[in-house]
Amino acid sequence: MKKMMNDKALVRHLAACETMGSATNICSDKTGTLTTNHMTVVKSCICMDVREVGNNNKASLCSEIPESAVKLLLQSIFTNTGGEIVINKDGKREILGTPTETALLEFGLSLGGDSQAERLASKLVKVEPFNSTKKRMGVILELPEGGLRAHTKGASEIVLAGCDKVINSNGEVVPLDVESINHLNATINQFANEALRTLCLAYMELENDFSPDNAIPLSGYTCIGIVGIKDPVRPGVKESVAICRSAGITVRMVTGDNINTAKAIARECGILTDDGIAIEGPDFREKSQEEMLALIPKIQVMARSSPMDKHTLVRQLRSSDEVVAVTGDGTNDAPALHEADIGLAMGISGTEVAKESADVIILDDNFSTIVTVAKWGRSVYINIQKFVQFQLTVNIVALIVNFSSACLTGTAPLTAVQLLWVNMIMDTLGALALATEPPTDELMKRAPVGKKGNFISNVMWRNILGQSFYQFMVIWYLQVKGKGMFSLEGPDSDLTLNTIIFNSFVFCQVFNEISSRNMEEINVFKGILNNYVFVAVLGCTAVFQVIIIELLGTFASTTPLTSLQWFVSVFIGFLGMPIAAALKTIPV
Ligand SMILES: Nc1ncnc2c1ncn2[C@@H]1O[C@H](COP(=O)(O)OP(=O)(O)OP(=O)(O)O)[C@@H](O)[C@H]1O
Ligand SMILES: [Ca+2]
Repeated sequence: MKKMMNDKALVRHLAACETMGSATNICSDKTGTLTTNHMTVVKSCICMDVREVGNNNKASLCSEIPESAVKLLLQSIFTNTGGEIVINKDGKREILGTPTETALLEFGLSLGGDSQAERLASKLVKVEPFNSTKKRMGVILELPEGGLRAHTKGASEIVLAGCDKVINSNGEVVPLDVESINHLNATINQFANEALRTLCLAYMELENDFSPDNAIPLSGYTCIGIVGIKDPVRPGVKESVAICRSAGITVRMVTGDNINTAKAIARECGILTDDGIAIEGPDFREKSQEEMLALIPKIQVMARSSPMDKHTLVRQLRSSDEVVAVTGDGTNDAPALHEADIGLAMGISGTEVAKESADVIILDDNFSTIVTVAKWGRSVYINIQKFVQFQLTVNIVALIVNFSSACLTGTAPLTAVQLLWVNMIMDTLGALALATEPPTDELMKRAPVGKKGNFISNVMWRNILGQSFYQFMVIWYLQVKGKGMFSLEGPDSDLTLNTIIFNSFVFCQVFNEISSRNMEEINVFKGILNNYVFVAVLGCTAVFQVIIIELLGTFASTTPLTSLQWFVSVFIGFLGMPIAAALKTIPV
């Protein structure tokens, strides 16, 4: 976990890491995870005119649009907001609030607006804050000249659908005819296709008998304009998505944003491909269970989704035996984060609710860290597999050798103390040696294990059975022919032979430990010298073995061996390595 902290991931449950290794799907939200969440208004369509908002022509925007419209626009921006403009302790102006809000406030300020004055001018009667289900927010103002006015802003298509009038280029309020609707919709799509998030701002004068206890109306508005907000893709996301793809992990985008914005960003990140489907939350919701299951494998982008849509998608994916990771930063992601096999929340931009629901917190908010977590997860999984393969081999051989010879000759060649030592090599030292292998990039080139994968794979069975067979055969051969081979005679011959058998057995394990470093590749020495723990464990095992044989005779029921006997037993162990390598060429 410490090591992962250095890699910018805080793992809240250790098991989560392993789950991430077997993930087959990542459902990512867009804003804040794939994008930087630094938003700026770059385009606007006020009074039906589309304009770029750049540093140089901001002032001109104000002069080009009618004054009445500018007034309404600034009133809307500064009163209908969830953000706040404050002067911090250094005397600098600071804009607080969600990135969408700050982008709008920034835009308002650049138009020469005065937030303080706007706020003081009219009284805020009612506020309905933004939420991801409604995708809009609204306020009601009591105007200085009397009367009530409602302002609303939110997802463009939704707010525009509630407008029946628009301010035209002369600053007059005119009914929204088909032509204007088409123009505005085309503008929304144009902005969205440029990967901009679009917001529509609208207002309406309320009847004097309107009671603030009523909900703010949803329709009857006059459209002031549409703004396009740029939220650049994070650097490195595209590469990370590509790594995921080569690792057999499907990445999907599930966002609350406009479908065209989502598609544009998804294409930029490499999430949306030609054969993938982009769907909107409301369409998805309507589908029957069967339709959903048929559709889901192809969905790469889900736009305008509500928090429940995210949740439904994750649930459906899980029910079709996928291991699903969900990433998110907002409160609206919490249900999905909770439902996922593994939830990853963003540490910097993430809300507390999102972090609470997550298993892993990505401290640097970077999508590529998610890939690192997956890599670590896979590495944990494979290291445990290596360890189990190693351990099963030792156990099988020790059991068969002792059992068969106990049945046939009445005595067991390996004594209790010797078996205890072997056990230590296997458990503690083996775990130390094999579990400390660091993750490699290779891990991300194979398919994920998923839910269906067997823990003991066929590859492992092949290695275990082949290696056990070899070890058993040589030890059996030593038992039967050993005395003749080493010309052992006299009363000590049994003890010497058993010591040779014990020594060979231990060295078989030492060399098998090296072979176990890689279950599939023949070159097991790659990077071995960088893994100090492994080398140290191996060295210590060998040194202790010498001590046990040469010095601890009475305790371990051994006797010192001659150099020839030493050589033969070490060689027998070494022979296990080419055998292991040969086994790896057998396809399974
Ligand atoms: N403060 C706001 N006021 C009004 N409308 C907003 C505000 N913030 C966002 N919106 C609108 O609501 C839409 C969806 O927002 P939502 O919170 O569901 O998604 P998100 O969390 O921002 O995106 P993602 O799910 O990709 O992270 C946005 O596309 C935007 O049009
Ligand atoms: Ca988000």
